[in-house]
Amino acid sequence: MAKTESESVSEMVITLESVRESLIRQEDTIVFSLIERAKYPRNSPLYDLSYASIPGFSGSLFQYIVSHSENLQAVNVLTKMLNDLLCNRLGDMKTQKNILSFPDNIPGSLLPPHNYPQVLHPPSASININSTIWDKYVNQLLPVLVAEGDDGNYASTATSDLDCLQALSRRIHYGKYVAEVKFREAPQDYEPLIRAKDSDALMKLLTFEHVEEMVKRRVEKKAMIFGQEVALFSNGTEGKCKIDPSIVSKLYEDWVMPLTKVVEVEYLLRRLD
Ligand SMILES: C=C(O[C@@H]1C=C(C(=O)O)C=C[C@H]1O)C(=O)O
Repeated sequence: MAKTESESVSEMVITLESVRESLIRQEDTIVFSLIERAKYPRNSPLYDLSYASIPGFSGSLFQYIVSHSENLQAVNVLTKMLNDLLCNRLGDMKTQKNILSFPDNIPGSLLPPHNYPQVLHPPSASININSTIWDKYVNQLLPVLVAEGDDGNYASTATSDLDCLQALSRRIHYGKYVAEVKFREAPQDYEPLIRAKDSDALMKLLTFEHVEEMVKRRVEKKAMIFGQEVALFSNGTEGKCKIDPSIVSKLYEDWVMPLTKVVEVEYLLRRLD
């Protein structure tokens, strides 16, 4: 017999383990996107507010390209959703997860709202720290990740930057799911701290240092393995790494994990609203 909507919703179980598995899988995307970005030099004019003067737009060339690419992707996402609807395949969380990560400039959906399984607490929808991610990416990560220089390849560089930013943003905002499962596993521990609005205590409660240590070591190893030059015949480059693996581990230590936890705390503070 076919399941009713509410039956399938109540069967949707997310666990800390499944959420952590997703974070591990997302590491691959992040590491690969960083390796791709490192093919190009810094190309600073791209981020320079005074470099491009685009009629009707105030911002850098990168901001301009990003806002336009995301609008284009939004159209692609809508087309995909429409196809899914026509094939009656909507209803799992996949489509929701594929929605863009930098939604500030995206036009509203053209489709009527679909009855998705509700995993997150609705007030969390407003949590968005993309401007912080953007700033740290351009001003802190790029200077250490890529070589100084300008090869004029601005469009490819911007596309690559956008891939990195979307992957990082998705991972960091995934903190909402992490927080939700942690809350569901121990509401008795979280509720008093949420009511007291005690951000520091919440941060302490949701932090697992041994997990963070493993994350750092794993992403460093992935950067080393994924970034290795592979040659069929010995030519002196095999084994050479396209990016410094320690930069990836530092990136995670200094801001990917701290920002994920900021999202977790922000989410929990709204969890009883
Ligand atoms: C994501 C989690 O919450 C925290 C954040 C982590 C991260 O960003 O990777 C790792 C461990 C925790 O301190 C988790 O517990 O898995």
